[in-house]
Amino acid sequence: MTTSTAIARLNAADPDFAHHLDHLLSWESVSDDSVNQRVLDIIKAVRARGDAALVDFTRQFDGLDVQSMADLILPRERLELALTRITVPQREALEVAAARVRSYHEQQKQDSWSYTEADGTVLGQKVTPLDRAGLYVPGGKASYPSSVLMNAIPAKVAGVTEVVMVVPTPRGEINELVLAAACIAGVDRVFTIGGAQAVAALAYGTESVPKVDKVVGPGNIYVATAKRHVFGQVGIDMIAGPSEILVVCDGQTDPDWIAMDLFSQAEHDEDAQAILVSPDAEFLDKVAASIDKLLPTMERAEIIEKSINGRGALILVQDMEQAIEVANRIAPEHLELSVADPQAWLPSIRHAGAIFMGRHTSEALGDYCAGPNHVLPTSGTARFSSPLGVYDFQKRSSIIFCSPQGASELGKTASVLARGESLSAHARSAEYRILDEGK
Ligand SMILES: NC(=O)c1ccc[n+]([C@@H]2O[C@H](COP(=O)([O-])OP(=O)(O)OC[C@H]3O[C@@H](n4cnc5c(N)ncnc54)[C@H](O)[C@@H]3O)[C@@H](O)[C@H]2O)c1
Ligand SMILES: N[C@H](CO)Cc1c[nH]c[nH+]1
Ligand SMILES: [Zn+2]
Repeated sequence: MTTSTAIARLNAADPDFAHHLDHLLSWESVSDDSVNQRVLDIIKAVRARGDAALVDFTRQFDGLDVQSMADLILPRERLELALTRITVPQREALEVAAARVRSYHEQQKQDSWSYTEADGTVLGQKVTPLDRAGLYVPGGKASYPSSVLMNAIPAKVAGVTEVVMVVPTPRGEINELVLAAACIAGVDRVFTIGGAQAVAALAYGTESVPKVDKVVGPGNIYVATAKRHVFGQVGIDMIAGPSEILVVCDGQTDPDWIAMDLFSQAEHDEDAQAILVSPDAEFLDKVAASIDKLLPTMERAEIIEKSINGRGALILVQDMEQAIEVANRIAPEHLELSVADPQAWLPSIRHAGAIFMGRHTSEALGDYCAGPNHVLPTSGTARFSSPLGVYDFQKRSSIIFCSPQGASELGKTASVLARGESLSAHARSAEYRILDEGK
């Protein structure tokens, strides 16, 4: 296969830079009406026809010759069988990764808390795990055992009662590592469905798929659009779409390393985005040469080429301060600070899903086994979203337990405010509890 790279070159000194950058970052298909309409139609069909719609869509989009929903359900024994079918090094790698992801996420666990005021009133928050969580594990263009661990382990650490996983198996190709990962992570139920129909099934429930309280996990445009639409019916974690990497480099890292770091995310999807920002123009040329040299050696060269040519860029900036400014504007899913002293720049980073510090910390380590979650906000949503975590599977209830004295004092304040809102039932309800101080 012949490949050729024509990665975009941007210069922050260009008066039109902001406009060019906006254009680069816009993800055309997000606002594609036809995708949106198709997703709405799929959701409607799943709500109306349940399992029958899931079977039809799975035949249509995943090319599976299935007759009934029974063909799309994997019992726990099938997950256990997968564990025996993978190699020993594969099992060990999954177990090492799972242990590291678990230890990291244990740190995120939040406990209920309370404090007691002088008059005996107790205030606090009760933390409760979700009853049932739905995990979307992508499976269209690649299989993601690592995403099984990243989705399921925080749910289990949080104490979710039932963890339901959906994963498409295009053309019926089942990935044993995905099922083995589900077994290791303790997933309770698995359905081999994907796309918008799987998200709809989790959100609304069908005869076979139980309705969940929250749908989490990354996926392609159909999955991301479906999650937007079902939000409100169920909770969602975030919109985690096509992968992104932004490398900020001072020009001193091996250009082959940087080219491969860019490829590592480009190889996920033609829509993935890989960008390098550097104040060193010669270094950008060297990385462009490395891209040309290394691309033909890649197994997924075709996807990488489309991603790099369509959505990638090499951006020249004046200095490191401007590089950080650009990084904050992009708010990338993954930010590599491939510089001599990453600690010095960390305080200036305001928006990024995950920050990889120094020349040796390749983003790929975070994807698999460093410990932090690899399900991260994409498309600039790191401005307001965080990595998937234990907190996504826990919710909080406020606790108010007034002593008679506390209710009496609070009642006086509440009464004034309630009458100011002309809500006399509120006022009188509070006033009933005001103690008669003469008694
Ligand atoms: N942010 C993260 O943490 C993270 C992790 C892993 C993967 N990813 C991203 O997730 C995405 C995975 O995408 P994928 O496609 O490989 O798998 P996917 O599971 O997200 O999507 C596959 C499904 O899309 C549906 N589909 C495909 N074409 C369709 C069409 N024309 N009409 C309707 N539905 C259609 C099918 O139902 C199919 O089952 C990639 O963009 C990858 O970069 C992100
Ligand atoms: N980079 C992806 C998140 O954007 C996660 C992943 C899984 N496997 C490899 N990579
Ligand atoms: Zn990756």
